[in-house]
Order: sequence, then structure tokens, then C-alpha cells
Amino acid sequence: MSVCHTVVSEISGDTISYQASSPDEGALVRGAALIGYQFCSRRPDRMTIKAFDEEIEYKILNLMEFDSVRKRMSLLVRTREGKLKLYVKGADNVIFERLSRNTDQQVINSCQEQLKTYSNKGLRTLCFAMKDIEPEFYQKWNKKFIEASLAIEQREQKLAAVAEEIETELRIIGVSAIEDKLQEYVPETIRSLMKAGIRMWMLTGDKRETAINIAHSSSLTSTSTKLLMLDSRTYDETLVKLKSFVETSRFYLEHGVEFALVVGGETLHDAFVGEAKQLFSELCMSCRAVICCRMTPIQKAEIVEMIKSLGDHIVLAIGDGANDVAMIQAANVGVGITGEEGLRAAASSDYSIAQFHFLRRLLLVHGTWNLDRSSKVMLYSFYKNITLYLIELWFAFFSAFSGQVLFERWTIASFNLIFTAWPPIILGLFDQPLSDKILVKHPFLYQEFQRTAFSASNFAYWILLAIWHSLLLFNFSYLFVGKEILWKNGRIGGWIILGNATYTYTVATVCLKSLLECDTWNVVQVFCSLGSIVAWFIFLIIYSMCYEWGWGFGVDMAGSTMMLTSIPFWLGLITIPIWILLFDFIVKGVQTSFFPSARERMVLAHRPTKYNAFCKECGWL
Ligand SMILES: Nc1ncnc2c1ncn2[C@@H]1O[C@H](COP(=O)(O)OP(=O)(O)OP(=O)(O)O)[C@@H](O)[C@H]1O
Ligand SMILES: [Mg+2]
Repeated sequence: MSVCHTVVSEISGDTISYQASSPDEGALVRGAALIGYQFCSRRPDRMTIKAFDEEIEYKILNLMEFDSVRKRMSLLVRTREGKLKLYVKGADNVIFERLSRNTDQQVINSCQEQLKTYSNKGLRTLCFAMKDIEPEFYQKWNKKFIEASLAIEQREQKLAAVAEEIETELRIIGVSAIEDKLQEYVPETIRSLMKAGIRMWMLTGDKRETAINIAHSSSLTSTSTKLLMLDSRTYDETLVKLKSFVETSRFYLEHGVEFALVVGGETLHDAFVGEAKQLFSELCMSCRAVICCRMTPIQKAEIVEMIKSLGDHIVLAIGDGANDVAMIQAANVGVGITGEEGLRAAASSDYSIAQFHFLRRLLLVHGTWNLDRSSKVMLYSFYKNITLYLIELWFAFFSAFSGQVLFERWTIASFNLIFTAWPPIILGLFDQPLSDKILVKHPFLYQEFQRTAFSASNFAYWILLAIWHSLLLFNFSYLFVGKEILWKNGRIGGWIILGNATYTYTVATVCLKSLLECDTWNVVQVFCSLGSIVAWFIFLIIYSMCYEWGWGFGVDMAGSTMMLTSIPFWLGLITIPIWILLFDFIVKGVQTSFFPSARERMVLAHRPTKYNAFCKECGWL
């Protein structure tokens, strides 16, 4: 424990502190120090340990580093007496495969017994083994090792192959167990996410018993969950097992029995082939949870790819170690946890969080808000553009397809750029359909928002609404300022007055519509919507003066400010947007009162009790 590792020590005064890239190694070295074998220092070629009061120095000859595929590491040292010793530590299955054939069966049995006891308690286990190396063998082997270390191509594979040659005929020297404490609120988070309709899979490099235990303690499975163990070694065996499990799962589903699937890394490649793949995916999709143990990083990524290929699934992968990087990158959404295992996972993820339980807020609150906001922004953007441009179409019918456009060209260009730019931006940034506390408290809302935020019918509704609004806007505008006498002196308007008035009513309707669509009003939202309408008036006044000031452009708009002195124009501004939006308001009111969705019921149930918000469904301030 105090020799075979890659921990680095820092000595300050009498105390030695350890820096370890793997928390397990740090724990083992500290554990060894507690029982009298203190690791003191490491230089590139030698290390010192203090066994009780005696200092022992080892010359470090070769280090075969740990990786998640080899699931072991080894260190070859020369002792003071000149003997060559290889120390190996790693996962139980890899160490047992490499033990000497002469190993006493009783020792193996007692180790396995001990490992079982530990892993049933959810502890992470490791096996330790060693071997004496003959100098002649070492000479030959070391040449190959140096060659592999200097290789430019496939260095890792070559080093692993050389290591494989020496890591044989081992003598077991013991097993260890480390408690891998769950972070805070892991069970609560998993329960919430499952209630939100998210399927949870646990992919771990750990052994089966430990994985099952951790699944229990993290609420992924409960005591009543039936476990289907898929641990066969051959394809035929896997196929037979899968067929019977599919039958069992159908029975469980019919009788409402909760069940989970446990798959080992060795079985996984068989489950991904031919007929087995079909059965495996059916089984996985019907389980409460899937636990995959003894996974290599590549297998984790393969599973993510498989789920993505099974249909319309969005996969989120969350992990904290370097062995989770491939999986995080393969997933649609990758989340890395920064912590004891370094920053590799966080660096390759889309979102990085410090604690697992932040995932609950990330998904249930920010996920829900973002989905709702993005859908609204998108639908609203389609709506406002269709509304404006269809008016041109109605005008084309009206002007017998003369080619004349209703709006002045700069005002058309400024519609998206200035006068209706801010309402959707603010809607997308600040709208809060429900407060974060409610969303965390009622995880089912996550699914409800997914169902209602965006759908083909919703999209069609907005398009039809835009067509309807554009028709109303054009016809009402024509009614108010098209032919009527607009001024006291008996003058009527004309094309440019009709165009500017229709544009004004459109900007007002579209900006007020954004207020009607957002679930919460705040100062910025109100300011931007009303401010956009005011901005149009300021633009109109300045632009209509440009020609007069001799700037050489804006001839079409010259003198348009006279529109502002017409009473019918102002009458139209007060009534047209309100008439148009009143219809929307009534539709919404009827729908919310008589056919409320779960989301609307929640909004009504949690409406603010103070004079601090606007609840559009019940229409009170
Ligand atoms: N530093 C190490 N030296 C030797 N063996 C190790 C070391 N760290 C882990 N192992 C063994 O290798 C196995 C695989 O490790 P890996 O890091 O891929 O997954 P894990 O840490 O067990 O699980 P997870 O996927 O949840 O991180 C471990 O279960 C353990 O038995
Ligand atoms: Mg790990």
C-alpha cells in the first residue's frame, strides 16, 4: 500500500501531506501510514518509506500506470538487498486471473470471501499482489519496456502488452476496502429526477456487488426492486438469458413490479450484437434503472451511443473522473463534476458543476425555464414576422398587385432590428413560468413543460394567429385611416399615412402581445415593450424631418409627422391593438379556466399572495 502508487508527498516540518491524482490511492497511502508504513518521499528514481522506525529505500525501476482498461497498476522496484520485486494492485477480477497456478485455493477463497463482505457493504475493493523477478528475465523484459516507452505510435497499447508479460504468476498479498462516500443529497436528487420521468442508468468501473449497493444507497433501486443479472460469458448464453429476461420483464410490467437490470462489462459486447441487441434494448427501455458494472471508458461511451441510436432519446451523461470523458463527449448533454478526481471530466463537458445534487436544479429549474423561454422566443419571432409581412400581401390584393409596397423600406428593415428586437430578448432572458422552488418541489412539471412548451399544434396555432392578426391589422387600419377624413380641415390621408399607421398598430400589437405571452412581468420587460413603441414614434419624427433638413433621403416619409395630429389615428392606436389582443385574452382565459393544463393549475395554485406580480390567467394585478 505504501509502495505501489503514484502519490507525491510534501514534507513541511514534521508533517507529511500527500497529493494524489486518485482519491483511492491517497486513502491507501494514508491508511498504510496509520498502521506504521509511512510513505516519506519520492524522487524520479527512488522512494523512501518508514516501516515503523526503520527507513527503507527502494529504487524505482519501472512504473506501469493505472488505466481503466487495464484496471490495475504495477511498480517494479529494487530493494536494499538487490532483489527485484513487482508490486501490483488492481481490480479483483484482473488480479485473480493473473495469480500463480500454485496459489493455495484456501487463500483465494478467503480473499474472495473478504472481498464479497466488503463490496456488499458498498466499499470499493482492491487486490494487492506481488512477484519476485529474476534479473535475467528483467534484463530482456526491460529492453522491450524501453522500446515501448519510446514508441511514437500506439505507445499505450505497446506498454500494456509489455506489462501483460510481466504481470503474471502473481502471489496475492491482500485485499483492501475503501469507503466511497456518496455526495450530499444524491438519493434525493435521483428520486426527483426519476419522478421527472428521466430514466437513470449507472455506468461504473466498480464491481457488481459494490455497484448494486451504491445503487441501493443512492435510491436508484429500492429494496423491493427485482434485479435481473445479466452476467453470461458467451453470446449464446447471453441470448438465452436475454430472451428469458424479456419474458420476465413483460410479466413484471403487467403486474406493476419494479425491476432493474444489472449488466457486467464482459457481457456487454455480446449484448450489442445481432438479435441480442434488439432484446437488450427492449429490456433496458422497460426497466426502472440499469446498472452497468466493470465498464471501461469506451464501453460507457458505446452505451451512450446505443441509447442515442435506439430512438428519439436525449442522453445526458454525468461523471467526475477521467474515465467518464468519452461518455460525456458522446452524450447529447455532458455534465462534469469537479472534485477529488480532477478536472478532466469538467473540462470536456458542456456544463460543469461542483456537486451531483446541482443536477436537480440544472435540469428541473434551468432546463424547464430554458425550454419554455426558447420555445416562446421562437414562436413569437415567427409570429411577429409573419404578421408584418402578410400585411404586405393583403395590401397587394388591395392595390391590384400594382407592385406598390405599403411600408417605407427603412421602416421594414428596422422592424426586427429595432422596434420589435427587445421584447423577445427580454422574454428569453427573464420570463419565469414558475418559481424555482415550485419546479424543484414538483418534478413532474419537468415532463409537463416538455409536453406543452413546443409542439406541432402549438406552432400551427401561432402561425394561424399571425395570419389572423395581420388580416385584422390591415383591415382595421384601412377602416380607421384608409379613406376617412383625418383632419378637421377635411383632408384625407393616403398611401403613406395608411402605411405608417398600419405599421404603428402592428408594432404596438406585437409588443403588447409579448407582455401577454410572458408569465411574469418585470420592470425591464414592461419598459422594453412599451419603450419599443415609443422608439418607433421617435424614429418617425426624426426620419420624417430628414428630407426637410436637406439630408437628401427619406423623401417618402417627408411630413409624416402630420399623422400624429390626426384624431382618428390616435383612436385607432388606442382601440386596434386592444381589440386584437382581447380576442387572445379571451381564448386564454377560457382555456385556463375550463381546460387548464397541469402547468396552469400549478401557476394558479401558487399565485403570489401579495401585490407583487401579474397573473395573466386570472387577470389581476
Ligand atoms: N489507482 C488504482 N490502481 C489500481 N487499480 C485501480 C486504481 N483505481 C481503480 N482501480 C481499479 O480499477 C477499476 C476501474 O477503475 P475506474 O476508475 O475505471 O472505475 P471506478 O473508479 O471503479 O468507477 P467509476 O466509473 O464510478 O469511476 C476499479 O474498480 C478498481 O478496482
Ligand atoms: Mg474512478
